[in-house]
Amino acid sequence: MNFNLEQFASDNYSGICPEAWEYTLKANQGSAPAYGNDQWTQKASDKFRELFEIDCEVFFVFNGTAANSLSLAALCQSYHSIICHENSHIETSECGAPEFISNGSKLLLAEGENGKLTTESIEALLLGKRSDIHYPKRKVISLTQATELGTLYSIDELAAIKELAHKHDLKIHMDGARFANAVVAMNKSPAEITWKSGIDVLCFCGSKNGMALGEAVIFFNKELAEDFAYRCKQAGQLASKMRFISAPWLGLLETGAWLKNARHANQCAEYLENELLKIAGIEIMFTREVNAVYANLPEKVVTSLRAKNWLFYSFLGVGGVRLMCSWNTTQARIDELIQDIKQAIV
Ligand SMILES: Cc1ncc(COP(=O)(O)O)c(C=O)c1O
Ligand SMILES: C[C@H](O)[C@H](N)C(=O)O
Repeated sequence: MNFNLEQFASDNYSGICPEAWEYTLKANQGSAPAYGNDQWTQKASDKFRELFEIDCEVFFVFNGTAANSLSLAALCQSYHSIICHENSHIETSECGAPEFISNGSKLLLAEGENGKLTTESIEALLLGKRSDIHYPKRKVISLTQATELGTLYSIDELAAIKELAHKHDLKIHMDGARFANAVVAMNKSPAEITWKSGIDVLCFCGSKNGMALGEAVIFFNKELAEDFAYRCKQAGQLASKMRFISAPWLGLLETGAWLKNARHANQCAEYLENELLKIAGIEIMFTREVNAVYANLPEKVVTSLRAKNWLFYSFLGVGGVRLMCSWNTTQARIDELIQDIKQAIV
């Protein structure tokens, strides 16, 4: 199998984009203070504060599971519960890390079409479960933007969830694994779809936006960030050579590549979706709004594609296959996939 060929399994498969690589090389000049005391980490943190138009607290960890788990643990105690969607990554794909890192906070799973929480599904968990001392007190709403199913919460939907959270004294965590894709698709400012919409903490993913690794945990409610650095250190998430996480982040932000990469991935997914829609017998499962296309492919097509070494996920619990585009997806590679699908479906 030629692993140099682009695949549609995940944006985690893609390499490092030029801008992230350029800034990594820039940072690799001589020595620098360790554990985040370097200039690159300061500059990147300041750049996030400029980008989000607020004096937020910024931390860098190695991956998204750590970002989600540690930030959720900062928002609640072990005797609290976290309302999330049943398809959320923190439920389906983090091996119990959120529950483990928080020493037992309970995930309460809500339904919702297109992978999105609704005020109704949240209230069902707020009012439909015991509210006395015998059940973990609801404390956090966790939502993913863009969602695991490639959909988006609108500004109005975020506002409704914000109102409900404030009514019930709940904090809001945002899993921003594909936050850049959401910003581009919504054409809203990062501030508008985070703290101005009531988000207390954002886990902003770099690894799906052109970096090798590295997530930014951004606390808009600074009080919740108290001692978070200790939590990171204790969890083995304090990078000694943090400049090699923060410098590529600075590269994405300073050059605008974070938007360029997300825009390209979204546009590729739009093209892929349009090409799939021309093929009889293929159903697009969810409204495509960012860089993922979920398609119901006939089993013979799936078998044929896998035999041709196409890689894609079909384990996300919603049926069908997920076709994920990335910063380096090419139209030519999409056309190759479409051609193989057309050959298999006849
Ligand atoms: C929605 C979502 N959240 C979080 C993550 C973080 O996962 P990881 O720990 O693999 O970086 C991912 C992974 O790709 C994801 O798709
Ligand atoms: C689902 C899988 O765990 C990974 N987060 C991805 O989106 O590829």
